[in-house]
Amino acid sequence: MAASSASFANTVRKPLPVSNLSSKLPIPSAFTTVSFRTNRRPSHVVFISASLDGKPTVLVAEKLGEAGLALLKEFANVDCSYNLSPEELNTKISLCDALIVRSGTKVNREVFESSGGRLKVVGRAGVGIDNVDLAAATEHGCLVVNAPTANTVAAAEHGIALLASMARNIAQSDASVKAGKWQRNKYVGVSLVGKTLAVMGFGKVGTEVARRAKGLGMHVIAHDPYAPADRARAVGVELVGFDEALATADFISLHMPLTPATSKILNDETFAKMKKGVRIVNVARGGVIDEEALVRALDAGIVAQAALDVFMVEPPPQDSKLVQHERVTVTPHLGASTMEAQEGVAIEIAEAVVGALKGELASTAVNAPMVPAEVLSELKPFVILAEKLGKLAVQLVAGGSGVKTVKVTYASSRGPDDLDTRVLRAMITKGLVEPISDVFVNLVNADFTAKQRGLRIAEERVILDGSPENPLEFIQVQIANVESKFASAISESGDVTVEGRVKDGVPHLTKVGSFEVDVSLEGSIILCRQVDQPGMIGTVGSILGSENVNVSFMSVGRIAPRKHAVMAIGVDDQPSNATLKKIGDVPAIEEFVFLKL
Ligand SMILES: NC(=O)C1=CN([C@@H]2O[C@H](COP(=O)(O)OP(=O)(O)OC[C@H]3O[C@@H](n4cnc5c(N)ncnc54)[C@H](O)[C@@H]3O)[C@@H](O)[C@H]2O)C=CC1
Ligand SMILES: O=C(O)C(=O)COP(=O)(O)O
Repeated sequence: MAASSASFANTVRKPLPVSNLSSKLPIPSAFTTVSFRTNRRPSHVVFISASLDGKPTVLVAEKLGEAGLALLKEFANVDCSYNLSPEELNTKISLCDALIVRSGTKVNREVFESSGGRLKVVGRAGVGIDNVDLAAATEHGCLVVNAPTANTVAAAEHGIALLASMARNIAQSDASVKAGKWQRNKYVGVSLVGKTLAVMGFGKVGTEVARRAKGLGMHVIAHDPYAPADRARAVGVELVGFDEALATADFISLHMPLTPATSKILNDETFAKMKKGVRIVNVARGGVIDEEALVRALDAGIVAQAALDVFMVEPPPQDSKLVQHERVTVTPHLGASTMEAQEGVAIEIAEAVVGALKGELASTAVNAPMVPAEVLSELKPFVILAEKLGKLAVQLVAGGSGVKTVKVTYASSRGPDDLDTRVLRAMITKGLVEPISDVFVNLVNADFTAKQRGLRIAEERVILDGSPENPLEFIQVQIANVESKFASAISESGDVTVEGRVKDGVPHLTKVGSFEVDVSLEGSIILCRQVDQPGMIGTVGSILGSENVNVSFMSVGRIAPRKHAVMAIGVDDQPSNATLKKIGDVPAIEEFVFLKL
């Protein structure tokens, strides 16, 4: 990434009266800050821009509960277009800021490419996100959010319903009676009590299935390499290895997501490890079972019965041997389909999508750091600070080897585990990259973008004594191996350095190079290095005043009385080049730079 100086041309540089000014400026041993401030708070970071009437457009591509639609309509133009063909979706998507789907819509790379950069949020009204190309979403800076909790119980209840109806041949005997038959001997079932159920995937749904199965008197074991043992213990479930689960289970219920690792996890080889006569329930995803292998296992008598809500291809072909199999019970992906779950999912996804459109950081993000809502709210002013420090630092770069190596220091009295810096790093990347490129950076694609551009961000934590109430004392951003258009921004380490703090909820710039300043990060900033002498604030203030440029904040940090000082001036409006020239012409001013925030 080559640093561009062209976009920030309003710079005057006069020689410093010391040699090697970029690295030899002493750290101010004594400094004074003089500051005037207004009470304006920084404006909120808005994630999305909207369409002509000022409202964003949300395309709802699959049926969504009324309560969710009502929430969406309060904030956005809502286009409910169900059953779109892939071509129709690709055409429509360029006019949409957000897309809401369930499991029936493939949100593939083409959708993101067709959106022309406008699509910023995909909301999956449910849990499984295997129908969304997350890599493509991330590369396009599109946030993917899901509704991870509202259908948990519905899916678990459907699993239990399938388990019981399979064991007692409910679907088959129902069809038989309706066909005029009365086959009491044919449909003798098996009991659940005392049987071993292996729950494969002990997450939200798996846990609820386990609880209910225990209530039915089953012995429940679970396999999940990532599940905490104490959660299993709390439910009274033993966590076992994959092979042990297969070998000991009378019933197997699948509750893991479809991922490359779980794809066709039940196959010829793994069916061969199962107890003869095992019964299988799948309310997870069709792709976790090799369907042809399941037909073979059914025919070979390894699998006595299967009950399936999900299929590799949905809907499955009508002549599917699996669907038509006498010992297989099927439902058309109904796990989440209860009135209660659909209402809950609709509200959960509408809130997540509206929040994301408003620029709030999402706590149900799937392809961005998932940070709990309370942590996000606490970090909010630091998120703004982080972006602005990145923006300031990159604007101070004049050349050198380009912005490649950035060091970020977080000073906090909290322990390393108590401070999640992923959001801050993402926003610093946004601040660094956006002013010098046409890339839109957000929490979603920040790390991807940094990597693509060869930008290495090293993070360091400084643990301070003191109260951990405040998440952070300061954030420092340093860019290595570059020259600066404002020589005083180069600190002792030889890096362009800016540092900031949050004061009363407002982000402030508190250090430039080795000079301590104090200016709230709003509007724009003029930094001047000057010979410290009386009247400088007045001189510059009156130049700006005579040009009707409103000053919001001024502060002076100096090395020692009557030596060099750096004056930071917050301005509401961008001064004209002529005004900036007048400032540069003040004899005591040695260099200055105008920085946009
Ligand atoms: N049929 C339907 O309508 C519904 C289906 N689902 C499906 O159920 C799945 C589970 O949903 P939740 O429980 O809410 O998700 P979850 O994320 O809470 O649980 C998934 C669990 O699977 C585990 N897991 C991952 N890889 C595994 C592996 N190789 N072996 C064993 N366990 C593994 C994870 O550690 C996690 O604990 C979803 O991914 C979705 O595909 C969910 C809701 C409704
Ligand atoms: O939430 C899930 O993962 C589901 O499978 C539910 O899918 P649906 O929203 O009913 O198409």
